[in-house]
Amino acid sequence: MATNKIYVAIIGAGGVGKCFLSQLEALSKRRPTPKLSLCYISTSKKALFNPDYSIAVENVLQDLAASSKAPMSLPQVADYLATAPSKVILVDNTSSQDVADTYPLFLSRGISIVTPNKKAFSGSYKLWQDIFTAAATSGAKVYHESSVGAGLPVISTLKDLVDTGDEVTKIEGVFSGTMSFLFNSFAPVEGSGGQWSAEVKKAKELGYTEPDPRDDLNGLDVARKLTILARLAGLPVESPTSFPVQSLIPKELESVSSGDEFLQRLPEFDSQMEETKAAAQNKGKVVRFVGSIDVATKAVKVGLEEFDKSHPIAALKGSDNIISFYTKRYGANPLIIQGAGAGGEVTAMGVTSDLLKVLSQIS
Ligand SMILES: NC(=O)C1=CN([C@@H]2O[C@H](COP(=O)(O)OP(=O)(O)OC[C@H]3O[C@@H](n4cnc5c(N)ncnc54)[C@H](OP(=O)(O)O)[C@@H]3O)[C@@H](O)[C@H]2O)C=CC1
Ligand SMILES: N[C@@H](CC=O)C(=O)O
Ligand code: NA
Repeated sequence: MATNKIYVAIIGAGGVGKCFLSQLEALSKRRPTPKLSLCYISTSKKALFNPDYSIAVENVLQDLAASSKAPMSLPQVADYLATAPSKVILVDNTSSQDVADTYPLFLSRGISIVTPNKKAFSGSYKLWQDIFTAAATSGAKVYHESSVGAGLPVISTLKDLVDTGDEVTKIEGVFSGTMSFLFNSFAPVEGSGGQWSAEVKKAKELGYTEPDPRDDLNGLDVARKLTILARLAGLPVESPTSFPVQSLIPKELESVSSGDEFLQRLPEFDSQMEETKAAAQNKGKVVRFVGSIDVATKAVKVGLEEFDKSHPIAALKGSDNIISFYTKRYGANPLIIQGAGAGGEVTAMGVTSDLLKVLSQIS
């Protein structure tokens, strides 16, 4: 029997979460059936929920800011959602490891999940297995397209390649919107480019970075994405630190305690990145931050490489990602996906489209 109401619970209302909320509101107007009913929303400090599982989406951000309710603990959220009068989709718009670690509990209680959060799928291999075992057992769905390449169809494409029996041999490219933006503006193909530390601040202001930009600059964000893709391609990569990852954090700032202090002191070390840029320039090349997975040799790596100015990776613009899938069927000419790899709207688009996929399966 068709379900005429689906509950939506949201954890996280930052850059991506706010864009997701406005896309959800527009979606509910475009597609009145099944009725999407918001039943829980929280940040790390505040929450909105009611005994009747009903929250108005209009003005929800103002209502959340004015709320006197603290967030429930994650097991309490699971209890509350598992006893909702209809099926529930949980949207995790945080970058929280604690929320990610609770996915097996949510899924085992029949709560489907859509998320741009990389932490669950790039944490320990056991967490990865627990998530998909819990989903297979309960029938709840889990989608995370925006965990790689924001809304670009990277995960769905890789799954399609694998599910239709193609053999993926190599995946390579630019996997970070922040790193793409930084190198495209700091070391452009034409002109001299900006100051490294100033571009890092801009990337944060534009909403491209992780909540703490050091998680981008230390290479871990790209390592997380490659861990996810490698696992989907069939390699049981243990963790994002189990292969070589180059960090762009100056040694002297490695022990700085806060992201704010890090950003304040970064200009002191601009000369280090200038040297890296000049070394490439002297060879007529540009430097870019890339990653690759060689499936046959199981080699995964993340770091800086120099490219000829005519190379498609050198010519990227803005926060664009470019991801090339080499497969048996595609032969020498890879399947290539390119476009914005960060930003609230394009990331929320991936989350909203995942929500639609779950809806089509559970309603
Ligand atoms: N920005 C982008 O371009 C992209 C982002 N992503 C992913 O999307 C996710 C969100 O990113 P973004 O919106 O930029 O991040 P923000 O820092 O802007 O927002 C994070 C939100 O999550 C909330 N939050 C954090 N921890 C918890 C917690 N334990 N419980 C409840 N709420 C919590 C924060 O609340 P509070 O403010 O109270 O701390 C805030 O509302 C991340 O996982 C990121 O990796 C993926 C692709 C692209
Ligand atoms: N900080 C990330 C956001 C998307 O995953 C990036 O810059 O790519
Ligand atoms: Na994606």
